[in-house]
Amino acid sequence: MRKVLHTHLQPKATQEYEPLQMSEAKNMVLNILDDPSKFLNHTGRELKRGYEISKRIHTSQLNRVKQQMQSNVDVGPSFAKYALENRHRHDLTELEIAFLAGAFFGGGSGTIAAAICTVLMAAAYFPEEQGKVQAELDEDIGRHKAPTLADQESLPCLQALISEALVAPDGLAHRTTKDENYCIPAGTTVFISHWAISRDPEVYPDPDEFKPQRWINDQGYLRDDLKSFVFGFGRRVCPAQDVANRSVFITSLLILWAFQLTLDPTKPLDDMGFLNGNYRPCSIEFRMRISETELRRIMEIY
Ligand code: HEM
Repeated sequence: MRKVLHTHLQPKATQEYEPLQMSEAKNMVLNILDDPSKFLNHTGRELKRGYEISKRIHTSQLNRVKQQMQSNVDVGPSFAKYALENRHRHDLTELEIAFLAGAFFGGGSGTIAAAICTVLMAAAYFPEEQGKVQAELDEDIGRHKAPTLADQESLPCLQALISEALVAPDGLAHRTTKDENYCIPAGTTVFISHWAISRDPEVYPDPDEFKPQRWINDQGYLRDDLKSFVFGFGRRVCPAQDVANRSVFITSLLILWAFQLTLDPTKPLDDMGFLNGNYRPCSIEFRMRISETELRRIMEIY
């Protein structure tokens, strides 16, 4: 199998790219995060540059996997390896594989990091709501063992806090491929405003108030008639919403179980920061709810 693979691993599209050092790739990404407008502006020249940067990052990372495979290094479970091994079955070029694998990073790193930070910012900004989550944690889990994803159903307050905290700006633009509902002709670019939907007072009363309780019914369970649109909807809904939800939940869960979060009042707060491309919108102090020795002991056997 590997021998056959080696003959496939001579792509024209990727030969020109040496594996990027991690530090170099990291600097490129940090550079974009520091000033997202560099990446987001829409002139053809800038888009081309953005494409070239992405191509270089993704292709060099794919080349790293290829080199490891060629040297018989065990790369472990790897989407890139799977895609390389099965590229003919799926009719994929190497460049397509590079961008597909890169989409996991592009789609998954910034979004999930921003979502987690937003939840933590909301918990710090609304100490009463943070207190409800921690009271629920103390009652259901206690402080002598760490919670896991299996506890998700018994922790509606945290899920409610997350659903209330996560808001999306406008979704991605879509284009109709055929006439829709007799009034939207094929080829129309349609913008659906997640923001406007999440501000509909008939569905979300007092939409500008932070009210996690709106997601919980009278019996104390999460409502199943109220939906969040943060992942979009329809055919192009975020394909990773389950993994993203779990990542945000488990990370917020462990942090709020172990730490008391407070906003540093000496630092500026920009609560719309993530929507405006400010990736450092506030500064949070973490105080331990459990002694460090106990926390280390618990996490060692987690
Ligand atoms: C909290 C985290 C995330 C949020 C809020 C989020 C949100 C979204 C939204 C709003 C869309 C556009 C849906 C539409 O067009 O209507 C989308 C699409 C997409 N997301 Fe996510 N996402 C998250 C995490 C991820 C992760 C972890 C991955 C990959 C590992 C990912 C991969 C994608 C991809 C590939 C698409 C394009 C789907 C398509 O066009 O068919 N996302 N996401």
